[in-house]
Amino acid sequence: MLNFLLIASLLTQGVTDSFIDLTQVSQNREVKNSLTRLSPMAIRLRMQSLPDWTTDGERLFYTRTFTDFVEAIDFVNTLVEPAEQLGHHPDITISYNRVSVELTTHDAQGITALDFQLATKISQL
Ligand SMILES: C[C@H](O)[C@H](O)[C@H]1CNC2=NC(N)=NC(=O)C2=N1
Repeated sequence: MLNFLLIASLLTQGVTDSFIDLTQVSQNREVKNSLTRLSPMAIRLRMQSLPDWTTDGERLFYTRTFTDFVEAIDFVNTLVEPAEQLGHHPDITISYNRVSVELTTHDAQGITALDFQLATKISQL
């Protein structure tokens, strides 16, 4: 009886471990997918959900104009939270009351799902 319980617990542990591994694998795959360059077709399709953004195929572009420099800087400060949350950071140009945001995934040398995730969040700010 004791042997049976011992074998049963080892088998259960083995099964549990493999489930944990599978979870890890799918999470790793999710992270990897978010860092995989998107095809031109995928980018074109996704751009339909970002009407206030444009793209040259390598970067996503967004510009917003404010009343003055102070408002422009206030907006730039609101970019910090979504960027830090995603671990993904925009290139930002400030020209008096105009803020230009560019997104690309430097690690993938192109546009990935992460760029679209952050662009969507920025459009909602
Ligand atoms: C280690 C760190 O997560 C990486 O360097 C992140 C940081 N923020 C980033 N931001 C952008 N836009 N592209 C990246 O490849 C990138 N990589």
